[in-house]
Amino acid sequence: MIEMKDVWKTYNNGIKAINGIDIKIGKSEFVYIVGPSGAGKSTFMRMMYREEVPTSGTIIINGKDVGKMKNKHVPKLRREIGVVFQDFKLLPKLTVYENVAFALEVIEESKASTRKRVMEVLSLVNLKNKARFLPDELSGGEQQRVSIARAIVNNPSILLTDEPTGNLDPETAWGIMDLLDQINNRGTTVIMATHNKDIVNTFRKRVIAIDGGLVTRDEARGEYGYEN
Ligand SMILES: Nc1ncnc2c1ncn2[C@@H]1O[C@H](COP(=O)(O)OP(=O)(O)OP(=O)(O)O)[C@@H](O)[C@H]1O
Repeated sequence: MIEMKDVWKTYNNGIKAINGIDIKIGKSEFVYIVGPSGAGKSTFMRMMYREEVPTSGTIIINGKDVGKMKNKHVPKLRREIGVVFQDFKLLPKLTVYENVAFALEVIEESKASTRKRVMEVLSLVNLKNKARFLPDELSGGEQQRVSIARAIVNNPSILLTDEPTGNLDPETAWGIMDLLDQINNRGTTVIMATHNKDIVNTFRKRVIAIDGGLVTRDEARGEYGYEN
């Protein structure tokens, strides 16, 4: 469902971030993206949801060439791909409920069905009782759970998470990992760029290592493989 063919990315400042990547990721896989800082992991992820466009090569997501896609088709692509960041990116003046509802792209859906879906995902992330809270009234782990709820509210087939545990203490990070695992078990493909060695070495999944803009390792049940 995700395929990169000979993908290269050079930024306008001349930095060669991705230097010829070929990769396939199947439906319902869980993949860690590991590698040193500046290796190209975020660039690799950003190209999947068309935040960046490859300089050359092809990226196919669910049968569509995202590099060549017209801008008017990008919103539809983004409904198929949920994204979670290290710094949560919640809207500070909206409640937990509103943050999630805001992302729900429903066409002619009734208020009742919006409410049902939002409460469903808040219940999945175990935050139903904090629906009326503002983001700054929540702990970091809770805020990350809201951002995961927001990312999955449209039922995307792919969830991209860029360092989702980067700002969290180790115990909270395990909770987030558990949640991502649950989401994956429901059939969503999860791609997680991470520097969290303990998580990668404990919850064994496919590991794709990126270094210098190239895939240097791709193992079915791999290890983190760096000293951190
Ligand atoms: N918007 C941008 N414009 C120019 N150069 C960029 C941009 N984003 C990233 N780069 C450069 O591209 C290279 C790869 O960066 P990228 O953020 O993809 O790495 P990363 O592996 O995600 O790093 P980290 O683990 O530190 O987040 C780096 O040299 C970085 O400076």
